[in-house]
Amino acid sequence: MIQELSIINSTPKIRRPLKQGRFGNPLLSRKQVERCVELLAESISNYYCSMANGGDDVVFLTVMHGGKTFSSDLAPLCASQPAPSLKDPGYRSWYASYRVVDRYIDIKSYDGQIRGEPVVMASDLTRENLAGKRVLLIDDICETGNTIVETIQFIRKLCRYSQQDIDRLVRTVTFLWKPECPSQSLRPDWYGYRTSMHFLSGYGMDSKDGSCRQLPAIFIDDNRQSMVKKPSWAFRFDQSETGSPINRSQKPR
Ligand SMILES: O=P(O)(O)OC[C@H]1O[C@H](OP(=O)(O)OP(=O)(O)O)[C@H](O)[C@@H]1O
Ligand code: HPA
Repeated sequence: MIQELSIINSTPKIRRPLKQGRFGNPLLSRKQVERCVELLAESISNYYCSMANGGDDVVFLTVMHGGKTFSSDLAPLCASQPAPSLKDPGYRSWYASYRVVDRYIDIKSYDGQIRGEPVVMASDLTRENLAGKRVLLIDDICETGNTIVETIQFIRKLCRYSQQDIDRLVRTVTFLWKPECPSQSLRPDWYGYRTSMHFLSGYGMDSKDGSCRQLPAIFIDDNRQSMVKKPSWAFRFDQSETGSPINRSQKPR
């Protein structure tokens, strides 16, 4: 206890500002990231609260290592979301009407900026802990979508799911989405921001030299001017529960 206090007291108060150029140009501040995660959490929670079997577990499946930072911000907010509206007389039954269960899958698709085939390195998923449960796949960024598609394939094989099972049970959220990627195979159900085709780092995303993953904000790694398109916070493409949630084969508009 005393030791803890002494650690707190000795924490230096000086905060060095992030210098432009050192990590690339700043793209999204910590404040923007935090606000966006809050909005995503609200939308995701509303969605799972509105499910007919709202009391079920929802497996928050983090795609490691990139998705770790976003997931650890998102999951506690989702688990503690209040009702969609506190004026709603039924809000007590909506509150925490689903339970978040943490699982992970470690998939590697990139070596620095060189794109390769996604390979599953490790996972704590088993048929027993996954079959029949709703799954929210969480990752930092969707570029080609191959990582997410590979994860979905992994789930499909493990649980012997049909496409209808996948459509019913699996949803995806990435903090960033690059809709302009020419070889894109998927768009996430939810995303925080759309970005253009620049290599980004920070907030879980690895940089060329592997030094920026832990940064709390997002940077452009290639030092060129980039743009963040008008934010589409907490956007879902299709709210229907039974219909196909994602048009996985089509390129986004
Ligand atoms: O949509 P895609 O084109 O598949 O790209 C997105 C994936 O690429 C990165 O992972 P990476 O393979 O670099 O591994 P990491 O998560 O360990 O950084 C990122 O974290 C996503 O998982
Ligand atoms: O822009 C990116 N940055 C880091 N990792 C990535 N994986 C796909 N795109 C990116």
